Amino acid sequence: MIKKPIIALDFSTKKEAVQFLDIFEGESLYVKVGMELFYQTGAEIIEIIKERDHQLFLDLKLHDIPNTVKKAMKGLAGLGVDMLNVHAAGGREMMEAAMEGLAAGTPSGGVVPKLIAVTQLTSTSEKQMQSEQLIPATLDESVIHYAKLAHCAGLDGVVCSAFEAEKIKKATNESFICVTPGIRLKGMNAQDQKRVMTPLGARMHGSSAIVAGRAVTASKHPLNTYRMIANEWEAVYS
Ligand SMILES: O=C(O)c1cc(=O)[nH]c(=O)n1[C@@H]1O[C@H](COP(=O)(O)O)[C@@H](O)[C@H]1O
Repeated sequence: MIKKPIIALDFSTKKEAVQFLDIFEGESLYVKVGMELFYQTGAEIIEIIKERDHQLFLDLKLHDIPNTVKKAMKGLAGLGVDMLNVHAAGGREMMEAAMEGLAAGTPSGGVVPKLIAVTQLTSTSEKQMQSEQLIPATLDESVIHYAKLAHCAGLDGVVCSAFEAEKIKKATNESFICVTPGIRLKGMNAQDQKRVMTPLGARMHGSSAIVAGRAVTASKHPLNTYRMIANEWEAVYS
Protein backbone atom coordinates (compact mmCIF):
# COMPACT_ATOMS: atom_id res chain seq x y z
CA MET A 1 0.00 0.00 0.00
CA ILE A 2 1.19 3.49 -0.80
CA LYS A 3 0.18 5.70 2.09
CA LYS A 4 0.92 9.07 0.51
CA PRO A 5 -1.20 10.40 -2.35
CA ILE A 6 1.00 10.42 -5.47
CA ILE A 7 1.23 13.95 -6.88
CA ALA A 8 1.38 14.10 -10.69
CA LEU A 9 4.00 16.73 -11.55
CA ASP A 10 2.39 17.58 -14.86
CA PHE A 11 4.42 20.69 -15.68
CA SER A 12 6.17 21.56 -18.92
CA THR A 13 9.34 23.05 -17.45
CA LYS A 14 11.85 22.14 -14.76
CA LYS A 15 11.40 25.62 -13.28
CA GLU A 16 7.66 25.16 -12.71
CA ALA A 17 8.18 21.69 -11.23
CA VAL A 18 10.88 22.90 -8.84
CA GLN A 19 8.84 25.96 -7.79
CA PHE A 20 5.97 23.62 -7.01
CA LEU A 21 8.18 21.24 -5.00
CA ASP A 22 9.54 24.20 -3.01
CA ILE A 23 6.05 24.76 -1.58
CA PHE A 24 6.37 21.35 0.11
CA GLU A 25 9.83 21.95 1.55
CA GLY A 26 10.52 19.64 4.49
CA GLU A 27 7.77 17.25 3.50
CA SER A 28 8.52 13.81 2.09
CA LEU A 29 6.34 13.22 -0.97
CA TYR A 30 5.53 10.51 -3.51
CA VAL A 31 5.52 12.22 -6.92
CA LYS A 32 4.90 11.15 -10.48
CA VAL A 33 6.82 12.39 -13.50
CA GLY A 34 5.03 11.84 -16.79
CA MET A 35 5.71 12.45 -20.45
CA GLU A 36 5.04 16.20 -20.33
CA LEU A 37 7.87 16.89 -17.89
CA PHE A 38 10.24 14.04 -18.76
CA TYR A 39 10.29 14.82 -22.47
CA GLN A 40 11.41 18.38 -21.64
CA THR A 41 13.90 17.72 -18.88
CA GLY A 42 15.07 14.14 -19.30
CA ALA A 43 16.79 12.47 -16.39
CA GLU A 44 17.72 15.80 -14.77
CA ILE A 45 14.33 16.09 -13.09
CA ILE A 46 14.73 12.58 -11.67
CA GLU A 47 18.01 13.60 -10.04
CA ILE A 48 16.42 16.74 -8.56
CA ILE A 49 13.55 14.73 -7.08
CA LYS A 50 15.85 12.04 -5.69
CA GLU A 51 18.11 14.66 -4.10
CA ARG A 52 15.04 15.87 -2.23
CA ASP A 53 14.35 12.31 -1.03
CA HIS A 54 10.91 12.02 -2.58
CA GLN A 55 9.62 8.70 -3.88
CA LEU A 56 9.08 8.61 -7.61
CA PHE A 57 6.77 6.98 -10.14
CA LEU A 58 8.07 7.47 -13.67
CA ASP A 59 4.96 7.33 -15.83
CA LEU A 60 6.10 6.91 -19.43
CA LYS A 61 3.46 4.30 -20.39
CA LEU A 62 5.69 2.25 -22.67
CA HIS A 63 3.84 0.50 -25.51
CA ASP A 64 5.96 -0.99 -28.33
CA ILE A 65 7.33 -4.29 -29.55
CA PRO A 66 8.77 -6.51 -26.78
CA ASN A 67 12.42 -6.00 -27.76
CA THR A 68 12.14 -2.20 -27.78
CA VAL A 69 10.33 -2.11 -24.45
CA LYS A 70 12.86 -4.49 -22.89
CA LYS A 71 15.82 -2.33 -23.96
CA ALA A 72 14.09 0.89 -22.92
CA MET A 73 13.27 -0.55 -19.49
CA LYS A 74 16.85 -1.72 -19.08
CA GLY A 75 17.99 1.87 -19.46
CA LEU A 76 15.25 3.34 -17.27
CA ALA A 77 16.02 0.87 -14.45
CA GLY A 78 19.34 2.67 -13.92
CA LEU A 79 17.56 5.90 -12.96
CA GLY A 80 16.69 4.52 -9.53
CA VAL A 81 12.97 5.32 -9.58
CA ASP A 82 10.45 3.42 -7.44
CA MET A 83 7.81 2.56 -10.02
CA LEU A 84 7.34 2.53 -13.82
CA ASN A 85 4.51 1.61 -16.18
CA VAL A 86 3.61 0.13 -19.55
CA HIS A 87 0.34 -0.21 -21.45
CA ALA A 88 -1.24 -3.66 -20.90
CA ALA A 89 -2.56 -3.41 -24.47
CA GLY A 90 1.03 -4.10 -25.58
CA GLY A 91 0.37 -7.71 -24.61
CA ARG A 92 1.73 -10.35 -22.27
CA GLU A 93 4.97 -10.89 -24.17
CA MET A 94 5.71 -7.16 -24.10
CA MET A 95 5.02 -6.99 -20.35
CA GLU A 96 7.28 -9.97 -19.68
CA ALA A 97 10.00 -8.31 -21.76
CA ALA A 98 9.58 -5.13 -19.70
CA MET A 99 10.11 -7.14 -16.50
CA GLU A 100 13.23 -8.76 -17.94
CA GLY A 101 14.61 -5.38 -18.99
CA LEU A 102 14.01 -3.90 -15.55
CA ALA A 103 15.72 -6.81 -13.80
CA ALA A 104 18.68 -6.64 -16.20
CA GLY A 105 19.10 -2.88 -15.81
CA THR A 106 18.87 -2.68 -12.02
CA PRO A 107 22.38 -2.26 -10.55
CA SER A 108 23.48 -5.29 -8.54
CA GLY A 109 22.29 -5.07 -4.95
CA GLY A 110 19.65 -2.51 -5.95
CA VAL A 111 15.88 -2.86 -5.65
CA VAL A 112 14.06 -3.64 -8.90
CA PRO A 113 11.43 -0.89 -9.39
CA LYS A 114 7.78 -1.87 -9.31
CA LEU A 115 6.16 -2.31 -12.70
CA ILE A 116 2.46 -1.68 -13.29
CA ALA A 117 0.32 -1.74 -16.44
CA VAL A 118 -2.25 0.80 -17.59
CA THR A 119 -5.55 -1.03 -18.24
CA GLN A 120 -8.12 1.34 -19.70
CA LEU A 121 -7.19 5.00 -19.22
CA THR A 122 -9.36 6.84 -16.72
CA SER A 123 -10.18 9.29 -19.52
CA THR A 124 -11.95 6.48 -21.41
CA SER A 125 -15.66 5.71 -20.98
CA GLU A 126 -17.27 2.36 -21.71
CA LYS A 127 -19.03 3.81 -24.76
CA GLN A 128 -15.78 5.19 -26.19
CA MET A 129 -13.94 1.92 -25.55
CA GLN A 130 -16.62 -0.08 -27.36
CA SER A 131 -16.93 2.23 -30.35
CA GLU A 132 -13.31 3.37 -30.78
CA GLN A 133 -11.35 0.30 -29.68
CA LEU A 134 -14.04 -2.11 -30.95
CA ILE A 135 -13.93 -4.06 -27.70
CA PRO A 136 -17.28 -5.89 -27.37
CA ALA A 137 -17.19 -6.15 -23.57
CA THR A 138 -18.03 -3.99 -20.58
CA LEU A 139 -15.36 -1.62 -19.34
CA ASP A 140 -15.03 -3.66 -16.14
CA GLU A 141 -14.47 -6.84 -18.16
CA SER A 142 -11.80 -5.20 -20.29
CA VAL A 143 -9.99 -3.72 -17.27
CA ILE A 144 -10.11 -7.02 -15.36
CA HIS A 145 -8.91 -8.91 -18.42
CA TYR A 146 -5.89 -6.60 -18.77
CA ALA A 147 -5.24 -6.85 -15.01
CA LYS A 148 -5.19 -10.65 -15.15
CA LEU A 149 -2.83 -10.50 -18.15
CA ALA A 150 -0.49 -8.17 -16.25
CA HIS A 151 -0.68 -10.46 -13.21
CA CYS A 152 0.19 -13.52 -15.34
CA ALA A 153 3.12 -11.61 -16.85
CA GLY A 154 4.50 -11.13 -13.32
CA LEU A 155 3.85 -7.39 -12.94
CA ASP A 156 3.26 -5.83 -9.53
CA GLY A 157 -0.04 -4.20 -10.38
CA VAL A 158 -2.05 -1.98 -12.66
CA VAL A 159 -3.28 1.55 -13.21
CA CYS A 160 -7.08 1.59 -13.27
CA SER A 161 -9.89 3.75 -11.93
CA ALA A 162 -11.00 3.30 -8.34
CA PHE A 163 -14.26 1.82 -9.62
CA GLU A 164 -12.42 -1.34 -10.70
CA ALA A 165 -9.87 -1.74 -7.88
CA GLU A 166 -11.78 -4.11 -5.64
CA LYS A 167 -12.83 -6.35 -8.55
CA ILE A 168 -9.24 -6.53 -9.78
CA LYS A 169 -7.97 -7.62 -6.39
CA LYS A 170 -10.63 -10.35 -6.27
CA ALA A 171 -9.61 -11.54 -9.76
CA THR A 172 -5.85 -11.49 -8.98
CA ASN A 173 -4.84 -11.18 -5.34
CA GLU A 174 -5.06 -8.71 -2.47
CA SER A 175 -1.44 -7.62 -2.81
CA PHE A 176 -1.76 -6.76 -6.52
CA ILE A 177 -1.29 -2.97 -6.61
CA CYS A 178 -4.17 -0.88 -8.00
CA VAL A 179 -2.94 2.67 -8.61
CA THR A 180 -5.92 4.91 -9.28
CA PRO A 181 -5.71 8.33 -10.96
CA GLY A 182 -8.78 10.44 -11.73
CA ILE A 183 -8.93 11.68 -8.14
CA ARG A 184 -11.03 14.76 -7.36
CA LEU A 185 -12.27 16.25 -4.10
CA LYS A 186 -16.08 16.44 -3.89
CA GLY A 187 -17.46 19.06 -6.29
CA MET A 188 -14.27 19.46 -8.34
CA ASN A 189 -14.41 19.47 -12.14
CA ALA A 190 -13.56 16.11 -13.76
CA GLN A 191 -11.98 17.90 -16.79
CA ASP A 192 -10.94 15.25 -19.37
CA GLN A 193 -11.31 12.35 -16.92
CA LYS A 194 -14.33 10.03 -17.24
CA ARG A 195 -13.98 7.71 -14.24
CA VAL A 196 -13.29 9.97 -11.27
CA MET A 197 -13.55 9.39 -7.56
CA THR A 198 -12.85 11.18 -4.29
CA PRO A 199 -9.94 10.03 -2.11
CA LEU A 200 -12.45 8.63 0.38
CA GLY A 201 -14.31 6.81 -2.41
CA ALA A 202 -11.04 5.34 -3.66
CA ARG A 203 -10.28 4.16 -0.17
CA MET A 204 -13.67 2.50 0.14
CA HIS A 205 -13.27 0.83 -3.27
CA GLY A 206 -9.94 -0.82 -2.48
CA SER A 207 -7.39 1.39 -4.27
CA SER A 208 -3.79 0.73 -3.25
CA ALA A 209 -2.64 4.24 -4.20
CA ILE A 210 -4.20 7.42 -5.52
CA VAL A 211 -2.77 9.86 -8.08
CA ALA A 212 -3.76 13.51 -7.83
CA GLY A 213 -2.61 15.97 -10.47
CA ARG A 214 -4.46 19.15 -11.32
CA ALA A 215 -6.52 19.02 -8.12
CA VAL A 216 -3.24 19.94 -6.37
CA THR A 217 -1.02 21.50 -9.04
CA ALA A 218 -3.69 23.92 -10.29
CA SER A 219 -4.97 24.74 -6.81
CA LYS A 220 -4.60 28.27 -5.45
CA HIS A 221 -3.43 26.63 -2.23
CA PRO A 222 -1.59 23.44 -3.26
CA LEU A 223 -0.38 22.56 0.24
CA ASN A 224 -3.87 22.86 1.76
CA THR A 225 -5.47 20.90 -1.07
CA TYR A 226 -2.81 18.19 -0.81
CA ARG A 227 -3.45 17.92 2.93
CA MET A 228 -7.21 17.63 2.38
CA ILE A 229 -6.65 14.82 -0.12
CA ALA A 230 -4.12 13.11 2.13
CA ASN A 231 -6.41 13.36 5.16
CA GLU A 232 -9.26 11.66 3.32
CA TRP A 233 -6.97 9.01 1.89
CA GLU A 234 -4.69 8.34 4.85
CA ALA A 235 -7.49 8.16 7.41
CA VAL A 236 -7.70 4.44 6.70
CA TYR A 237 -4.19 3.88 7.98
CA SER A 238 -4.47 5.80 11.23
O1 LIG B 1 -0.66 6.19 -15.78
C1 LIG B 1 -1.17 7.20 -15.26
O2 LIG B 1 -0.60 7.79 -14.35
C2 LIG B 1 -2.52 7.59 -15.68
C3 LIG B 1 -3.33 6.57 -16.16
C4 LIG B 1 -4.69 6.79 -16.37
O3 LIG B 1 -5.45 5.89 -16.74
N1 LIG B 1 -5.19 8.04 -16.13
C5 LIG B 1 -4.41 9.08 -15.72
O4 LIG B 1 -4.95 10.17 -15.50
N2 LIG B 1 -3.06 8.88 -15.52
C6 LIG B 1 -2.20 10.02 -15.13
O5 LIG B 1 -2.63 10.54 -13.87
C7 LIG B 1 -2.60 11.96 -13.87
C8 LIG B 1 -3.98 12.49 -13.61
O6 LIG B 1 -3.99 13.87 -13.64
P1 LIG B 1 -5.22 14.74 -13.11
O7 LIG B 1 -6.42 14.37 -13.92
O8 LIG B 1 -4.77 16.13 -13.34
O9 LIG B 1 -5.39 14.39 -11.65
C9 LIG B 1 -2.01 12.39 -15.20
O10 LIG B 1 -0.62 12.59 -15.01
C10 LIG B 1 -2.23 11.20 -16.12
O11 LIG B 1 -1.21 11.07 -17.08
